[in-house]
Amino acid sequence: MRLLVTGRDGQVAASLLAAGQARAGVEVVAIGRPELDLAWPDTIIDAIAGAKPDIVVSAAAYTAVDQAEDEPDLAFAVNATGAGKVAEAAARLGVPVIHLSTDYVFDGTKADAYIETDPTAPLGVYGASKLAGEQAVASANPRHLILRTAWVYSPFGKNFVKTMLRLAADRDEISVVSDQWGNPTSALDVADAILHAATMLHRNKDFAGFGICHLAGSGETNWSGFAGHILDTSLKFGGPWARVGDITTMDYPTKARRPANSRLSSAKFGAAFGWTAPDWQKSAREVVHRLVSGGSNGP
Ligand SMILES: NC(=O)C1=CN([C@@H]2O[C@H](COP(=O)(O)OP(=O)(O)OC[C@H]3O[C@@H](n4cnc5c(N)ncnc54)[C@H](O)[C@@H]3O)[C@@H](O)[C@H]2O)C=CC1
Repeated sequence: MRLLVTGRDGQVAASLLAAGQARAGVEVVAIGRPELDLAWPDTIIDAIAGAKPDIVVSAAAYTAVDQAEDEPDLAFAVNATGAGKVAEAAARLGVPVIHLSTDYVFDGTKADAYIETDPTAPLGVYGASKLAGEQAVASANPRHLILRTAWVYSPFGKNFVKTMLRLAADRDEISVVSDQWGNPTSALDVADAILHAATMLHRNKDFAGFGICHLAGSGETNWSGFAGHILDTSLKFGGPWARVGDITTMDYPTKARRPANSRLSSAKFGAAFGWTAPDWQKSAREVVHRLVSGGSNGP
């Protein structure tokens, strides 16, 4: 099975490239800018056709949540029009597309974890552009699996785990918001789940479960709880540690509003594919260990 992922150095793409190397019968190839630029739709069809994939994973995106408020045209060009073109390229080759989307399609006002049929109501440009992307992907390729994930971290790229470890190296105390709840999700687990689902889609050409699925780490916490776990784990492995102080969203204003509740129920994915993410603490321990013990820091 030849799987093509968009974006080379993104967290999910880098995790898929690493996972593919360890799995027999799976070849993962990545394409990114300049050959494939989601802001330039003309580059997309040929770049994907040239790679001759069995499955396309659409992981590249405009992910700068605050900057998107100032660059709505670019965010929509990449996350909506570009994502739709990627799905169209897969459709032209007669292959499925697995597209990554986000918890930010919701406004966070629900009391429980979000399920796939809950009404969407993005709070900002990034979430709105990703929602438009879901719609573009669905209409361009009927064989689409849209995976909404959240709070992604990994040994690669930029993420919250790396930020906490960097800050702890210089400070005694770090203030972190404690009133936004979600499921920390390791991109290594997302890659494993994608390879698992892709294998099923590839083997079963009549697969009937296309559509939207939520895919996030098991268990929940808030950003402060996540930070505390990262730093306590770091200390255990000889890395930096700092005290974590709780603050509220009001104390830490950002350009784009964030949902207070980002929790996603991944039950549908579990039932469809027989795959459940490990407990978030376990997955975070593995990534923190890799980072503080000088393992792959990625690009
Ligand atoms: N990081 C997170 O916490 C979350 C991410 N997601 C979604 O998951 C997917 C993967 O996220 P990450 O791997 O964390 O993203 P990332 O920010 O680590 O990587 C994004 C990749 O997209 C590429 N890219 C940006 N603009 C591009 C363009 N015009 N043309 C081609 N490539 C372009 C970048 O070069 C980078 O390789 C994205 O679709 C994102 O929206 C969803 C929820 C949470």
